[in-house]
This record gives sequence, structure tokens and C-alpha cells, in this order.
Amino acid sequence: MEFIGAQPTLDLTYSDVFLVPRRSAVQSRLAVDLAPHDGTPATIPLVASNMNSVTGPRLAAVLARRGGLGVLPQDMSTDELISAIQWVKAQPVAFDSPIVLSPEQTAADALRLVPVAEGQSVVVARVDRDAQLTQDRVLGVLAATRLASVPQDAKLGDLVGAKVPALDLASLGSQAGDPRAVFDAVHGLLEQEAADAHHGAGHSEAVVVVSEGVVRGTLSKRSALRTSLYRPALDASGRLAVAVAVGINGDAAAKARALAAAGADVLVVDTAHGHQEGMLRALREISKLSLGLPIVAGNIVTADGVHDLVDAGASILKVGVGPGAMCTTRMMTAVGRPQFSAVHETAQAARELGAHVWADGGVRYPRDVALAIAAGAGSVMIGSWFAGTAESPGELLTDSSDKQYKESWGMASTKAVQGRFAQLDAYERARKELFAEGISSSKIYLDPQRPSVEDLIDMITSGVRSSFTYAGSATLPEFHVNARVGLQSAAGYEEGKALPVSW
Ligand SMILES: NC(=O)C1=CN([C@@H]2O[C@H](COP(=O)(O)OP(=O)(O)OC[C@H]3O[C@@H](n4cnc5c(N)ncnc54)[C@H](OP(=O)(O)O)[C@@H]3O)[C@@H](O)[C@H]2O)C=CC1
Ligand SMILES: Nc1nc2c(ncn2[C@@H]2O[C@H](COP(=O)(O)O)[C@@H](O)[C@H]2O)c(=O)[nH]1
Ligand SMILES: [K+]
Repeated sequence: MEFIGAQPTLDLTYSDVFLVPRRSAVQSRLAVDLAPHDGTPATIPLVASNMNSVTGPRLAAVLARRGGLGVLPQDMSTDELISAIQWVKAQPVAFDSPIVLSPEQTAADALRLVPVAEGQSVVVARVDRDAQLTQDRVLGVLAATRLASVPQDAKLGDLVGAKVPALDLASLGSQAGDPRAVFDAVHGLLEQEAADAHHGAGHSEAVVVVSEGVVRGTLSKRSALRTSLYRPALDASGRLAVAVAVGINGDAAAKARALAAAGADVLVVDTAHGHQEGMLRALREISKLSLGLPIVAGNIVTADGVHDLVDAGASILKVGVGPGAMCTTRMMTAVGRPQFSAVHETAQAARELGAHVWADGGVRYPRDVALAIAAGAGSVMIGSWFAGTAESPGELLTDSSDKQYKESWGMASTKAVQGRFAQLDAYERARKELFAEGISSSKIYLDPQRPSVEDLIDMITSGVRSSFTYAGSATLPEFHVNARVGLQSAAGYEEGKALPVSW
């Protein structure tokens, strides 16, 4: 990366800078490879933050299916983390995980799990928790758009159509691995259902995918298309990859060992002030175990921090103090650093040591991801934006004007601290609660056009693919070199915004 025009004399954040186009030989945005090259199995440079309101097993699986990584948070117990890792590893790679409800459940029950948007559907089946979901148990597939138009106490069993839209992989023969053939088959089944509508067919927008009588997943047309656009992030056994976080207190090494044994693919050692002795101690203990996994550590914002953490065993640095949407650290302590410069300085130091940087926090638009990568990041961590999606851990809630949202809160907020230290006695808990550097409650609204984390991934990766071609780059390492960055005024930033209403 190089600066053009005025050279910076101050630390900068994403809004202070812009990318300058240059001559390009990249013929198509689809020719861009977004793989981060940071030693993780990710194929796109997006990581979901280790926040309780952001990453659970469902979001981690969906993100890995499209090539990103979700970091399960350190507030989950070791047993909960192991179950979550096992759940992710058991999910289909080429199909969506079915959201299964019983025929006795209602439209309202379903709409607490899936947003009202095209392609979002639930499978209605006679559920037996201990058994595989076989095709003969499936009663139907119901689209969320249909569920929104019926009485909310309607039973799902009364809404299903006469025929279950099912794609048997055997019917595709040798074309089962061809994304176009799979898309055409899904399209054909859904068209057929629409044509049969007057014979009591359902309204599904997705099909169940079966082989040998067992449901392997579901597919909408959009998800069939995505299969051709993304490469999943996989472990050596071809299962979806997942990252986990551990804190620096307690026996971090024992927890890391148990999580690695359970199949975790990346370990994140995380604390607010990553450049502290407690972190270096925990990192040394963990790296002594030689678990063979990339170790991410942070948070830091300086080259000194990079040197010390890499020396203690980290191969990826988690960079960012204060840019997070739920974060009050800068206002409480004045500590932090504008994120573009923090990433730029640490990425340069990391590169010299053969290490990498994850830019953590402060992403509000796809442009911020492109700028973080321009500054040298391998991947970019996103928290709050992903909290407002169907796949984040909380229930979908609806406000008084019928807008859907999820609750989000910071990991250093009073709410998080109370949860983390609930087992301590009242005196110790009160001492911990003295320090809060995060927001305890925030409503993150779902974007009605992009209610799924996959919709956000589509939006962000398409923006970043385009950034790469404007900078004449087909890969992340090329973009690191080719990106040309200029400084802009607040008016320059404002000019770049769309004006959806007249002025
Ligand atoms: N990226 C960011 O800007 C920030 C992120 N966070 C996130 O919040 C979560 C909770 O982290 P954390 O509060 O570190 O909790 P941890 O449970 O990881 O504990 C941190 C340990 O470090 C000690 N410590 C020393 N100095 C500090 C300091 N300035 N801030 C915090 N702890 C300090 C604490 O002791 P004692 O409690 O006695 O002081 C405690 O023993 C993490 O996910 C973290 O990433 C939090 C703040 C900023
Ligand atoms: N200072 C605090 N930082 C926090 C807290 N909870 C999370 N975080 C950090 O924010 C990023 C996510 O940023 P976002 O802008 O995408 O929401 C996350 O990964 C943490 O590093 C907090 O309570 N205080
Ligand atoms: K902030």
C-alpha cells in the first residue's frame, strides 16, 4: 500500500481515507480470489467476532460454508464449546442446515427463527431428537413469506402442501456436484410447485435435499447459486471449520487443549489489553502444547505488541482497541488508536515476522473491509453488524413498528461481566462490575433486504471484489501491494454517500 498526495501526520480511521483506482488487467470481479493467506482455512477475509450476541454454532456454520470463520466466544463453558464445535462439524457443507419444526408448532414459532425474506424457509417434520431426519418424517417446507401472511397461531402441520419439494441427489447422477445442474433442479422443483399451486401445493422457496432416504440439508435457489460463488472453509477431513476463543485467566492452556481435541481449527486468545504479562504467559503455555493450530492473540494496536505476542507464540494478531460499535473504551479511558493506522502499523510489523493481522471492529460498510485489507489485514472481524442477522444466537424480536431486531451487547459491558462472573460471591462480583467498557443493551435491526448473514457476506464480498479490480489486483497479496490510499476531508467522505431522497 502507498499513500498518494498528502502524507498522513495523524493516525487515521477508515472514514479518513479512500482508495484510488489504477490501471487493471483483471477482467472480471468474479476472477478475484479473496483468500486471506493467513494460515487459516478461510477462503474469504471475514471473521465473526467472539461476542455472545454474534457468534453461536449456527452463524459459525453458515459463515464457514461461504468461506469465512466464526469465533465462538470465551464466555461459553468448555462443554458448551465442545458441543458447539461438534454441531458445526456435523453440518452439511454443500447444503443449508435445515431449520426443523414440528407440525404442532405455530407460524409465530417459526418466525422467531427465520426472517421474512425470499428463500427463508422452515422444514416441518415429525421430529425425533435421537434419530436422523429421514425423508418419510418430512411433512413439508414452508416459506417465511407465506408464514407472515397467515394467522400467527396457525399450526405448521395445517399449512403444509400435499407434496414435499424434495431433490433426491441420485436423480442428478454424475451432475450432483455441478452447481448449475443443482440450481436448475431446485428451480425446476419450485416452478413445478408454483404451477401445482391450485392443487393444494405449498409455498416453499426451498427444497429438502435427500439421499438414500435421509435429509442431507435444504437448498433455496439463492443458496444453490452461492455454492458456485464461494468455497467453504474446511478442515482436513472436509468438515466446516470453526474458531474458538479462550480468555487469559484460569487454565487457558487446558481449555485450549480440550477445544483443539474437539476439532477447533483456530484458537483465539483474547483480552481487552492484549499487550500484558497475563496474555504473554497464557500464550506461552498454549504454544508449548504444539497443537498445530493457528493462534490468534490480542487485542493490540502497536508494533511493540506485535513483537511480544509473536515472540510468545501468536501467528495472527487481533488488532483494534476502541473501534467496536458496542465499545466505550475510548470514552472511558482515552485509550485506543484510529483503526486504519493501527492495522497499517501492526500489519507492517507482522509481515516482517511472517505473521498476519485480523482487523477487529469498526466495520460499518463494505468499504471499511476493503480499507482494512489495503492497510495490510489478512482478515477483518465483524461483530455488531452480524449480530443483526437471522443466524446470530438470539431470538428475533419485533418492535412496536413491526421492525425485526436482535439484542446486542459488548463483551466488557456490565451485562457481560455479570454473566461471566455469576458464580463469584456478591463481593467479588461487585468488584468486577466496577469496570465496564461496553454497552449493555443495543437493538441491532435486521436489514429487511439482507436479513441473513449470507446476504451481508454477498454484499461485503461483492464490494471488496470490486475494490480489488479498481486497484488492479486479483488476490489479497496483490491488493496489499497495489492499494493506493488518499486522505480525505469530512466533506470528501460525505460526498461518497448516496442520497436516497432529493435535496
Ligand atoms: N477490542 C477492544 O477495544 C476491547 C475488547 N474487549 C472485549 O471484552 C472481553 C472481555 O475482556 P476482558 O475485560 O479483558 O476480560 P478477561 O476476562 O479476559 O480478563 C482480563 C484480565 O486482565 C486484567 N486486566 C489488566 N488490565 C486490564 C484492562 N485494562 N482491561 C481489562 N482487563 C485488564 C483483568 O484484571 P482486573 O479485572 O482485576 O483488572 C483480568 O484479570 C474480551 O472479549 C475483549 O476482547 C474489552 C475492551 C476493549
Ligand atoms: N471496548 C469494548 N470492545 C468490545 C466490546 N465487545 C466487543 N468489543 C470489540 O468490538 C469488536 C467488534 O466490533 P464491531 O464494531 O464490529 O461491533 C469485537 O470483536 C471486540 O474486539 C466491549 O464491550 N467493549
Ligand atoms: K466505539
